[in-house]
Amino acid sequence: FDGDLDSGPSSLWVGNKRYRAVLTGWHFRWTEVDKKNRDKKTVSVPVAEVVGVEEGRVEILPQKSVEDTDKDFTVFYVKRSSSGGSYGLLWRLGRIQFSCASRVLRDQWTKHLRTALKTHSPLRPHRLLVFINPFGGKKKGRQIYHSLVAPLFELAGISSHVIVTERANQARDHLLKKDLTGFDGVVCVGGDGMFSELLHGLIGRTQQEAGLCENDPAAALQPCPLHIGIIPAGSTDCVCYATVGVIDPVTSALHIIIGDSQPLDVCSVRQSSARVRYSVSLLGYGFYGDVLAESEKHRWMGPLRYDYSGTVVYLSNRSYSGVVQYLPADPLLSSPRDKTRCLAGCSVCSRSTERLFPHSSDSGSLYSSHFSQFSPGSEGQWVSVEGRFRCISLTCMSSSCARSPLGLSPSAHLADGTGDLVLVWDTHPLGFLKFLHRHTSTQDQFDLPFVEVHRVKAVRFSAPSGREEQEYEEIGGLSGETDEGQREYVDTVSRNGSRQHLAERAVTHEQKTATPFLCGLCCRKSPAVSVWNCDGEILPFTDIVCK
Ligand SMILES: Nc1ncnc2c1ncn2[C@@H]1O[C@H](COP(=O)(O)OP(=O)(O)OP(=O)(O)O)[C@@H](O)[C@H]1O
Repeated sequence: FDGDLDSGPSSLWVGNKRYRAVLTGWHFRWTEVDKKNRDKKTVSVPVAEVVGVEEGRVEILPQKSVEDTDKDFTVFYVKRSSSGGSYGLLWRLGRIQFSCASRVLRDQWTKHLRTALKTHSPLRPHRLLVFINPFGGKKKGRQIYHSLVAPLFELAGISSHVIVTERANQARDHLLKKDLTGFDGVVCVGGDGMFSELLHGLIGRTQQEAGLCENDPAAALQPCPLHIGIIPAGSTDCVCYATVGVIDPVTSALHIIIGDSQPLDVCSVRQSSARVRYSVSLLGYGFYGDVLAESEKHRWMGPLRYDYSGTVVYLSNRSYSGVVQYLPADPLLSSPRDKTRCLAGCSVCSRSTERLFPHSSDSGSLYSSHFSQFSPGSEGQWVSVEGRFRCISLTCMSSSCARSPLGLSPSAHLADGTGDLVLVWDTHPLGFLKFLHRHTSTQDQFDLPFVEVHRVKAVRFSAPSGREEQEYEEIGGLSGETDEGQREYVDTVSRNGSRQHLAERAVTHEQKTATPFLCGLCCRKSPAVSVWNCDGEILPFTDIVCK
């Protein structure tokens, strides 16, 4: 097998070890052979995961170095690393330097590998528009991109146009207004807030080009032709964590390079007269809204601001009244308690796509069909609940992050057209602390008597009328529950199937006489309403409809 590459495997050397290398349609394999021509270890790399092929002896990270020799070539590929307990989710740049018997053979190898790459990886991007938020997370966005990501893009032959943002919403406005011709995708170097900017920009731009008004609730939105790549450089990076499984710029860059993609459910959030917003990770009211509002005052603290604000808001011991209505998803397909974990290639998501969008072959028609599901008359039975909540959250993905490895809803699906609605009823502060604490462990946060979780297709929320709130403000925001096991509201099922928590008012009297849990922060009057945290942005309205 020493001869011409076209006639089969050929001999290559790595140092003084001899290898038999072969390029079959989808794989590049090299097997070490001993002096008696017996096979030893084989390494097989899918062609789709070859990052680049270079003549000579080349090194890329941490710094580029090239030794331009005649008979050598270097192959860079995706190498799965199991360090850090991430079981292969962490990707590294693998590198192997081969020596050939002749320059002719070397040129054949590089030519064949490059051709195979083009043939077997048609979805790789060639030109990317990169937005760096220099102030996200620990303010290392620029450094992360230039030292870890740009060299990989260059190796993979990707040209990138880089914009370092100078203000919030610059990336969104650029995507809405500037010429995007020639770009195969956009890349966000930042956190979830930055991702949200790009998401809004791309969805808005696509509707503009299609002549649609995205604020029109009846509009069937068009799909975005460009993908969004995320290089994590924010504080929580939850969208990156939930989709890739690790927060690591090199892993994310490699996914972008090989053209990986993961569809995501996007939830539209609107108030009758206001501009539509989109959420993929957390739409939260009560605790989550209050923490965001508090943390915005302390941006200078960096990622620490969330710990600080979380503590302050927890100690202020607030709960809020409201009416939540939701449209349940089909319980036979999946459930938020079924202990599944959605990853790329998830069978529930692929089956949902087939079922929900039978005539679509791409994510394109997926989006418009999604909206047509909610046209009048096609809706199922809405369920209505009313009462006081510590928090209400809706998430279209697990929303896991380094702090909460399983996330807000561990079994939520990334792309099945549903979201998980978590209702945390008002409870004793220690009960709520237990709920919050369980997010940081593997304990089931839904296995608490004051917590409900529902897989839903749509949600409506309205804050109560002013009178009830006045009553509440006089009380000073004390919890109506004496024990986490003893709920003081009653669930009834009305004829149309909607549940109402009717005994809410009965609690009021006891609230008036209850002893405060802590003095100071928690004895302060609660505000009448909280705010909605929509993927890290405060919504300027309280009553919302989400689909
Ligand atoms: N140059 C800039 N100056 C000020 N704000 C910016 C700039 N560029 C982007 N932003 C805004 O900063 C906000 C936060 O950015 P980002 O999400 O990158 O970091 P983070 O908040 O630290 O991380 P995370 O959202 O993951 O918690 C975003 O909403 C974005 O709109």
